[in-house]
Amino acid sequence: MKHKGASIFLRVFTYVKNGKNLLLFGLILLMVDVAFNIGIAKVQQSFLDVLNQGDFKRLSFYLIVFSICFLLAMILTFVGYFFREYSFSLLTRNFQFDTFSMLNKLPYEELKGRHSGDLISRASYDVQDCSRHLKDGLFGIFENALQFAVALTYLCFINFPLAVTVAITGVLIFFCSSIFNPKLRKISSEIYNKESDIKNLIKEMAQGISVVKAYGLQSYFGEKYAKYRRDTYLLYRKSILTNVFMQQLLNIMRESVWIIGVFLICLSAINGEMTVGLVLTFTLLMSQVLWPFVIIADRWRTLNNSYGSAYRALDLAAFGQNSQSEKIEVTNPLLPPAEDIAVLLRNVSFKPDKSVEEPLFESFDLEIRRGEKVAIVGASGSGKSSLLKLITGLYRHDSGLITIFDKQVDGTSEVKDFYSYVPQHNYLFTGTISENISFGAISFDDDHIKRAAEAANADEFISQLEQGYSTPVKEGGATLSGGQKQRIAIARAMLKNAPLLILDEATSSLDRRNAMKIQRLLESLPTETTCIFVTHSPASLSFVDRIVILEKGRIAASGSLEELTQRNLLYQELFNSAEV
Ligand SMILES: Nc1ncnc2c1ncn2[C@@H]1O[C@H](COP(=O)(O)OP(=O)(O)OP(=O)(O)O)[C@@H](O)[C@H]1O
Repeated sequence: MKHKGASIFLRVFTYVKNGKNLLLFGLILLMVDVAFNIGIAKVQQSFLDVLNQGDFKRLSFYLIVFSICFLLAMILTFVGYFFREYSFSLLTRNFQFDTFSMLNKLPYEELKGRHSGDLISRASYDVQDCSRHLKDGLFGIFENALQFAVALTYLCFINFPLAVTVAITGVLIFFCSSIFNPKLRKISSEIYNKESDIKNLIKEMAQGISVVKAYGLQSYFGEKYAKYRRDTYLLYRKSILTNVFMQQLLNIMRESVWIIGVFLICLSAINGEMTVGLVLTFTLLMSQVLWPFVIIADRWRTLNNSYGSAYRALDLAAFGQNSQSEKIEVTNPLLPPAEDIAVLLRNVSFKPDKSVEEPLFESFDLEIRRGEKVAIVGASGSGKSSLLKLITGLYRHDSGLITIFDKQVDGTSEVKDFYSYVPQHNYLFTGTISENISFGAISFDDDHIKRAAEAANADEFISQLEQGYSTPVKEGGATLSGGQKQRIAIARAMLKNAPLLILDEATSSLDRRNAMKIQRLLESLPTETTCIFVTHSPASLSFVDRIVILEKGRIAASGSLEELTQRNLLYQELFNSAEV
């Protein structure tokens, strides 16, 4: 996290971007509010003094002038209010967009490393909360600081020593109120983190609901929820107590100073140094010198309360920026890959868990020719899925070189157009089946979608659905079976029709009949299509050009089905991996 203290708020203000002129005008127009408040004191003084002199003509004149000023002030106040609100709605929108795009840009492994509930709350609730508090804080502080300055100047003309005494007391009030700010900031951060833990818990429970029900985990989650809520409640109580205590302390100080001030003014009026109108004006202005300190202290407290949300939201943005700037170290600059190479990994090192000493891959080399069909086999945990994620750029390798059709996979270059990828765990998005198949494809029509579904053996079950390809898909594809989801994911890859097809256990959820159909699909792939797939099934190896056996992140053996069978390696490997 780069931003600390007040710089956090300054960073958030930069999101006002194209609304900064509006914000500036809005702030300038706050002067009208201030002038209006001060003007009221002046009006009362003039009325009382004119009343004492019994001058009816001047009274009527003042009434007309003040009415016009009042109307003008109302219009300008309205315009200023609109400018301020609108500029802040722009700030919130820009902040939300930026946070969302940061979220979108986070590398896969870092997204995976964070809890989705936490990410959601940072990108939505925290941003909203932070902007709202900043708005109240900024305008409150600006308006009241202005009011203080003008009221104090006016007061100085009436009674300088008394005005200075009141101002010094106001400053004291503000500093007394600041004593608790560090504590409030800390509580605020803790509250936001706890609220995020609660959201994570609810999300986790909803996602794993079948396990929760089957294993009777309701009480486990219930107790955990109760604990989090209890902790949060204690934090809220601490925050409320501190806030209330602060508020009361400020009120007592303000009222005491006001009473003493009024007493001193009355003394000076008794001594004949002030008119009745001036006494009234002074007491009104005295409030306007003291009140701003109370309100500024209050708004400052609001800002401190929002510190937690600002910190969390910006942390996400900064996190994304840091990740983008990290460069992959390419050790041993290499000869350019040969033209017929589809995928190349040279001297690649990768540690999926940075806190673990041992890398998963170290000085790893692999070359796959254009059009080659390669199966990756190996025991569970040997690194098969990680290897595919490195090739697709989902995992960023720590060093070495990875290329797809001569394009370097470095987390920044656009290599995704070259491959279609069916991950081990597929995800379907809310939308129709048709949309889920066509995500990622560039040009297609309904006919293309149907043909892709036919190839993936999905057309049969889709056509039997009441709404066919227009059937809505629930979150995560909840209403479809594992095998149906898998076939839709394969259809998605088929429609994209990229020169490199990457499948990670793409038939693991399918019954034998459907698995055989996918097998035939792979067998009939055009010769120019390169295919890499992870499998635990011996039956799916019959058509491949090469089998690569992985063992703890290194290639234990590589060769054709015949070669490996003759060396008795393959049988052992598949037997072992099937057993695990
Ligand atoms: N994001 C990650 N964070 C930490 N460790 C990881 C991560 N991804 C993979 N690993 C570790 O890397 C190793 C290889 O995992 P990988 O998923 O590649 O194995 P696999 O061969 O595909 O296994 P399976 O056949 O069970 O799917 C495992 O020990 C796993 O714990």
